[in-house]
Amino acid sequence: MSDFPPEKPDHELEPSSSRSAKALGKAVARFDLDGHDLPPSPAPSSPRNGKRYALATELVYTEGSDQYNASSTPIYQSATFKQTSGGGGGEYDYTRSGNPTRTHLERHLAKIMGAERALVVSSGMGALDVITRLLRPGDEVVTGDDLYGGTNRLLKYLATNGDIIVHHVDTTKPESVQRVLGPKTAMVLLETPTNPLIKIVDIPAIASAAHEANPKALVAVDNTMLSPLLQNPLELGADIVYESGTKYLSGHHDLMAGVLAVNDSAIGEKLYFTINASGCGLAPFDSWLLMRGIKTLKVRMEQQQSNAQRIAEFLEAHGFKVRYPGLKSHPQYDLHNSMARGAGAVLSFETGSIQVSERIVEAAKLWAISVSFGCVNSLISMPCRMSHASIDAATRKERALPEDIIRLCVGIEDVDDLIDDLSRALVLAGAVNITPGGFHAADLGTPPKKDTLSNDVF
Ligand SMILES: N[C@@H](CCSC[C@H](N)C(=O)O)C(=O)O
Repeated sequence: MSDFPPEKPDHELEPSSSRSAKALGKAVARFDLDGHDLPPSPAPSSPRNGKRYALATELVYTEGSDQYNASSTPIYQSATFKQTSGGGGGEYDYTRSGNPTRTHLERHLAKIMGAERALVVSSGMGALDVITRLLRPGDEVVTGDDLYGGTNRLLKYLATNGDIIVHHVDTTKPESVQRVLGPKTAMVLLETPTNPLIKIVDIPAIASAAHEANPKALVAVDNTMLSPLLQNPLELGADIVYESGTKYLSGHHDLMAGVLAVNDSAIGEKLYFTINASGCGLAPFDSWLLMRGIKTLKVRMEQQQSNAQRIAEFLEAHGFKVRYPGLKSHPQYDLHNSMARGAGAVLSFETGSIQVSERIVEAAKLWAISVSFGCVNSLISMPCRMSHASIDAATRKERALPEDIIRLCVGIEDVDDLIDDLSRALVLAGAVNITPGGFHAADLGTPPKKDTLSNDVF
């Protein structure tokens, strides 16, 4: 994995806001236990001397801490910060506006995302909400016909209540996107891979078409499925990248968080304005937890990805229709690899029967029936019943979202245990025919028909 964002001097990674990280990593006033002044501690000198390390190193390497040089930047669990003058003006005044633990996390994220500025909020949907507040009545948004249910729900709300025109098109086809782009296009919202059909979207092609149609259009990419370890949408032409920090970045399903990153400081200021004005900035404890999770992103993701590859190959070898960009049979394998450094650990497959899919999900033991992904433990779900249930049945049908689709979010367990458990569930559910040589996906009488496929990509 080569792959780190282009080199940037440290000072360029610093957030541009006045609520920036200046308080961290610079000389800090100190007091002894009786409150007497001590000489200020020196600013930690940077041992990197302009060197950019590999991402595995940058994930764990941090500069700038508190006055004690704590290895883990502390949780500043304080709502307010005392000021030294009646006029205020201190680096921090109120945690809604800024908090040192949050700033430390944001600087770290900006560094690993190759962004000028990163911001953190209370959930992935909170991040998308902040982005969509850049829209004005009458603006047009272009997005996919396969996308996370929560994203669809927020866009539907804005279309119904905010006078925003939303075009859902097949974003795997740049020509379909091209047809709806125009001078009123204010935003293009993309997922790649899409959730849950794992279709790949050509970020550079769509970003350049969007910017050509309207140079002010903003291209925002949800990078949750791959994380900065595997894909950098800002390098591929996106203006904004957002992620659910609840997933791979944190990795343990013990917090909710949303991350935004940009290279244009004016956009960063607008996003920060909304975060401060609406009060959705990430709390200090959650900022600390997310920071801790990020340090193990590479080891977790690599194990999850290699397990996912084995499981995808296992299912495909037994006759299931598997959607995973690590499989050569994925029709957009090359496109995916032109943008990403790995296939991630989310895959989906179909059985041909809703009832059989339900039985598989319920028979699995190691695989928890749960929404979300990116956690160290493996999850199984039927998106139409869970993560995408907020998309009404008629719309799901119109968009050819197979009701029997099962989504697997692969964890770090022993892969043979995961395969054994899945095999047992497939057999118990009657999803396979047992033969002397093993088993093969049963013909359940409803093979995917051409007109029920999401598009001709699959
Ligand atoms: N009840 C929730 C479901 C959240 S799904 C979380 C996620 N991003 C995923 O794809 O699993 C809701 O309706 O929002």
